[in-house]
Amino acid sequence: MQYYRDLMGTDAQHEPPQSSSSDSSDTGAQTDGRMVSESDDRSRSDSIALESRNLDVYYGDDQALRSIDMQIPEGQVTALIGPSGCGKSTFLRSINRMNDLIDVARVDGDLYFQGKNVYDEDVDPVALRRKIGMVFQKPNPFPKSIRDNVAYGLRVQGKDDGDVDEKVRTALERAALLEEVEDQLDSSGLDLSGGQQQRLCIARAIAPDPEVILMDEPASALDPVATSKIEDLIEDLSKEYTVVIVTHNMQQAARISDKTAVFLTGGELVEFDDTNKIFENPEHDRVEDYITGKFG
Ligand SMILES: Nc1ncnc2c1ncn2[C@@H]1O[C@H](COP(=O)(O)OP(=O)(O)OP(=O)(O)O)[C@@H](O)[C@H]1O
Repeated sequence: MQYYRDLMGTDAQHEPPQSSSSDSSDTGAQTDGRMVSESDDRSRSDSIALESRNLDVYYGDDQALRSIDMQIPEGQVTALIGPSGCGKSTFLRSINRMNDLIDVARVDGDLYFQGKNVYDEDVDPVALRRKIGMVFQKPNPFPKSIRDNVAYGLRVQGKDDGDVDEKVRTALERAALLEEVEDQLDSSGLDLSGGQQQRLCIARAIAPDPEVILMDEPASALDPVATSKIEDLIEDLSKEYTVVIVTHNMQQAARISDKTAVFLTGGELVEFDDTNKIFENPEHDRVEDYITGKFG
């Protein structure tokens, strides 16, 4: 328990994460627009959003991930932690096939989203990324107005029919930004602070209403106040979306996630469990050494 208290810090504004429920009925998770057909005999529990099986990723001859088996629950926050170069971002990118965009990357094994292997030949990666959105480390708004930044997310996903303005406002509200920018929707997104820019990017990612949001160190470029807002937002978003977040910040993982996956050097997933179990009483000595700062 001591690691957990240490990690939460004395200024923590968040309650410790609770153990996850296996009942999806109280997660608020979305179940419409599933990629899996009724007849798919691989259909599995509604409470699992994503599942990797025996997933290996290579860059050329170098293996970055080794036989990763993980079940990511729906409507919760799952944190991926581990030392630099252990494969966290590679795993995140393999979920929505962003690794397809890297010439030397090769993926073996299976990754199921709602029971369908996203690496099957009949899966369209662009359609997949409509359902599994992504937010990057560095806020990357376009040099466009705040309104157009969010509307772009709709347009690119073919969801700019109907009331775009209403959808833009809803996305900004969900991203906890509307109040701060509602009088300046036509100003450039680049004029916002770093933290606001990141929330704008989150609004852009959620505007098309994905089911999963992947976040690659979304707060690492932000100051503590902006970080705290993003952390609060992630907790809110998990009421509607499945969130998978890479973070170097173990306090952050302890504060905001329900589940934590610990990757260690060599691209191995060493432990995956409820966050409080990982930080209070990990099964593996190597995980304990890592989270207590003995290495990494
Ligand atoms: N585009 C790429 N081309 C070649 N090798 C890559 C590429 N991206 C990552 N790698 C290699 O794959 C391994 C895992 O990298 P990855 O970025 O997934 O780790 P990480 O745990 O996210 O690291 P960090 O915490 O430093 O961001 C590293 O050895 C890295 O050098």
